Amino acid sequence: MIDGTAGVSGRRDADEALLDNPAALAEHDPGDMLRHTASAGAQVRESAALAAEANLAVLADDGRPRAVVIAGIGTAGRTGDVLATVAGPRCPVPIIGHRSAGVPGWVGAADVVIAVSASGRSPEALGAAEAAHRRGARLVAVGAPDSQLQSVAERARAPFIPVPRRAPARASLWALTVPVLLAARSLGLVKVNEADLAETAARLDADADRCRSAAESFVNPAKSLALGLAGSIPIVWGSSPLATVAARRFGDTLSANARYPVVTGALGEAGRGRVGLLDGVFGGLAEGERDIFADPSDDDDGEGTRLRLVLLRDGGLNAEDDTDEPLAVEERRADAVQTLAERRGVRCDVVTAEGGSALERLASLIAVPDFASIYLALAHGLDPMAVPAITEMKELSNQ
Ligand SMILES: O=P(O)(O)OC[C@H]1O[C@@H](O)[C@@H](O)[C@@H](O)[C@@H]1O
Repeated sequence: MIDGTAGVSGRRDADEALLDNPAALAEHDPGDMLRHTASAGAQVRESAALAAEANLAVLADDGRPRAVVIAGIGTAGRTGDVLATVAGPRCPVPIIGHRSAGVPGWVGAADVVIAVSASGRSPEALGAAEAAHRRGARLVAVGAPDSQLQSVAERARAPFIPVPRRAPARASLWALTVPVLLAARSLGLVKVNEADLAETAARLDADADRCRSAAESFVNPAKSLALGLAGSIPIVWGSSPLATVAARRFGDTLSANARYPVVTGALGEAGRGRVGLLDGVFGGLAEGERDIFADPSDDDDGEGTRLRLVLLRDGGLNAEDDTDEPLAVEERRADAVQTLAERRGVRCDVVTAEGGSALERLASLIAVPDFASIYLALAHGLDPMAVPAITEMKELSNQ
């Protein structure tokens, strides 16, 4: 173990054996991130029940809004991306994520603002809720009970969904997402039904079981994904808009939990630009020099750093109409990038979506990578929960 300059302990080389030692895993995970992550299915059920108690029906009183703004930062902000992809390209109303304090200048009485904050105190969500109230926009707030956000919502007489706090916010993605979806359902913008929620929760439970710490690497998809990524620069591309939301989420968790630099995005866009990374110094050029018989652990000077591609494939449900790219195009592109990686010797992991609804498919692309980011942190001896750099950044910038 070595100490970084800020006193953070860890090891540069991943300790593979540690992943198959449940006692050591628990010891390196004092905040219980594995358990929080395994609660994803329970979060869906709990948040659905809490949202049912809030009076979301009032949102529909003034009819369909002109636009919906999802205001929040970090994981809270990601809920807006989830809503946009679940609503799909035929959603009649624009869904806009807003990640800085306040609301866009055009927001007014015709619009709905959903302010989201796990702690209920991010300046971004609070600023947005206050601005929405001032401008007469309909407001919904989602966040910790008895928080500043709840006070703002009460002052505005706006529905508030109290989501119990699980530190850190990134372990609450599902708890925060479900109320956002149900608020949008009250507005007639998404068709998420009770069966979709139940099946999504069941899928998250089943994936948590496959990824549990007692399941060894060779049968545990999250541990094997983590070990494949160890020591690499991950590139995570999504084959469809839905898969791209999952790719960006993996970027969040790989950075925050495992402290890995990561490139994420949509394969469609990457194919016109970033796919060139596969030819570069960390891609084909590094692989060309690789001695296939060498022990990978000899690479301790960082010179052998290589890309590792993670392809999240949707295989989709999209209706064949002019609002969506045809599924066949997405599939051909995903096959093509796998061939490209293979030709250059760049290793590639593929996670394929499963499930009948958009929400369940998204869950199936998020669950295993969420666990993988934690196992990767643990293999490096890093506490996946505590991120001193985020705290230090907040202190230095006085936020
Ligand atoms: O959801 P809230 O509490 O507003 O936090 C929003 C974001 O704040 C940042 O400082 C980090 O902690 C993120 O992990 C978090 O998602």
